[in-house]
Amino acid sequence: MSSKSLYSVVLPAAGIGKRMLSEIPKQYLTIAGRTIIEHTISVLLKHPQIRRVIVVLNPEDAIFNTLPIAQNPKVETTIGGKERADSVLAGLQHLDEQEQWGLVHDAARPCLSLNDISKLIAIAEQGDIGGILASRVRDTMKRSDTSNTILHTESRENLWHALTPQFFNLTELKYALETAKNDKALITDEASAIEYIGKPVKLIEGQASNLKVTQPEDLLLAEFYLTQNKNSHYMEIL
Ligand SMILES: Nc1ccn([C@@H]2O[C@H](COP(=O)(O)OP(=O)(O)OP(=O)(O)O)[C@@H](O)[C@H]2O)c(=O)n1
Ligand SMILES: C[C@](O)(CO)[C@H](O)COP(=O)(O)O
Repeated sequence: MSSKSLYSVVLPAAGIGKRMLSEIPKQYLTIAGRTIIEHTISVLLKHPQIRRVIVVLNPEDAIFNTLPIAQNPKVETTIGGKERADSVLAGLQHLDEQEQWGLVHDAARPCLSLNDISKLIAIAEQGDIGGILASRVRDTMKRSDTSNTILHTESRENLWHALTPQFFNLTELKYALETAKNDKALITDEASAIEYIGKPVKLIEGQASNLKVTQPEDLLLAEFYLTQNKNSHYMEIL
């Protein structure tokens, strides 16, 4: 891989956002004048090493194609599945066989910075192993029993939050996701599939502001990050 390589991004966007408790899927809620998914796709397309975004839609999605960004020639769509991992697999199946490496990023993470995309691609390009953006756990961590009583305090040393984008060899990622699916293993991100087949994954420290909009209170925080500083990379995507 050269430093000028171009990559495709698979963007799982087929979820319904149950935890957001909104009438429409959370990726279509508006923050600072644009839907969450438009913010997300805009920042990805601003990166010089990203050549296209494959948006993976729910079979019942009637909104995406009404958005102006759906007309962008670098945006393509396909249909996802029941679990996030099924949607990612559908997106990977849409890519050309010749593409060796690629990114997967949640539609629900609009506050991604261009710098973090560069950091991820650069570090993962240095070796043959894939990598993910991640942020270090900051709080004191407790392990509880099922009635929420503390069992003990976990060490936070070497404990991370997994973020996206995640950057992998696409043949390996497809194999890992299919293997885990056949074995009915619980897979919540691409790294967990690669871990499942026993391969290493690099953690690349990214900004904690790259939050996944999951619950109603996340909307205000995402708005803050997207609008906080007129000179920052966040404003470029508005
Ligand atoms: N079957 C699914 C489930 C999720 N996703 C996508 O995966 C990303 C991360 O998932 P999550 O935040 O869990 O989204 P939802 O599944 O929509 O949320 P919830 O779990 O609250 O229903 C989102 O962009 C979501 O649209 C997907 O493409 N296909
Ligand atoms: C992929 C992911 O965003 C990494 O943090 C996450 O695992 C997917 O969503 P969920 O909240 O774990 O269902």
